Amino acid sequence: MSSPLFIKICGLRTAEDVDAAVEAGADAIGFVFADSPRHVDAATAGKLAQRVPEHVLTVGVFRRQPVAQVRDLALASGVRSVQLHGDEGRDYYDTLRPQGWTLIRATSSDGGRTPRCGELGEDYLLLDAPDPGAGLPWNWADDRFTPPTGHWLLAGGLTPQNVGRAVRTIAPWGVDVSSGVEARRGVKDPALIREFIESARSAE
Ligand SMILES: O=C(O)c1ccccc1NCC(=O)[C@H](O)[C@H](O)COP(=O)(O)O
Repeated sequence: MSSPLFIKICGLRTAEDVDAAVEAGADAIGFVFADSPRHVDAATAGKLAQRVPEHVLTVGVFRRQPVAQVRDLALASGVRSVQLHGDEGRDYYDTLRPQGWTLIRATSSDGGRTPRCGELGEDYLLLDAPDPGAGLPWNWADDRFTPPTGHWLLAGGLTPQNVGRAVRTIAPWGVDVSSGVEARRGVKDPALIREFIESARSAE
């Protein structure tokens, strides 16, 4: 039997949104520490993370930030996972690994060569559009795209309307969404969070 779909809701900034994601059955929630309209500081993320039960993974999201800054922000906020959107190399992952965080490597896919999960020492691979958090899909439905095996998440332009098709078509291990559950850029809509999770689960 295959494992249940892993669902991550990213870019949360308020207690209401965190509670909506947790109550609707999210497996992970993301706090963006990168330059973004969804940016939160470590103190805010730390307070929000305290609302999250143990079984839900709290993820700090970074892009092209020095490894010392990643370590400091992750430690200060208490997240249990680090998601890296830059072109960090294996040494970067090796530096973070001893902290015990679940390491997520986010990279874009052009529908051609598929990156392999674990290639750089990451725990999970996230295949995203080239501009993360922009709500734009990529051509994951292209015949040339061979989904990776293992713990990999599909991201990029997912919505409550298209996530079911994505899950049925390429059977990712997990899905990740940000823009598709927002009322406007950077502002989440709890009703859309619930709708996304319901649609994804009903496609499993
Ligand atoms: O959300 C951002 O603004 C962001 C900025 C810089 C690096 C990563 C960012 N988000 C990462 C995510 O995990 C998003 O959920 C993922 O890229 C999917 O985004 P979307 O297409 O908006 O659903």
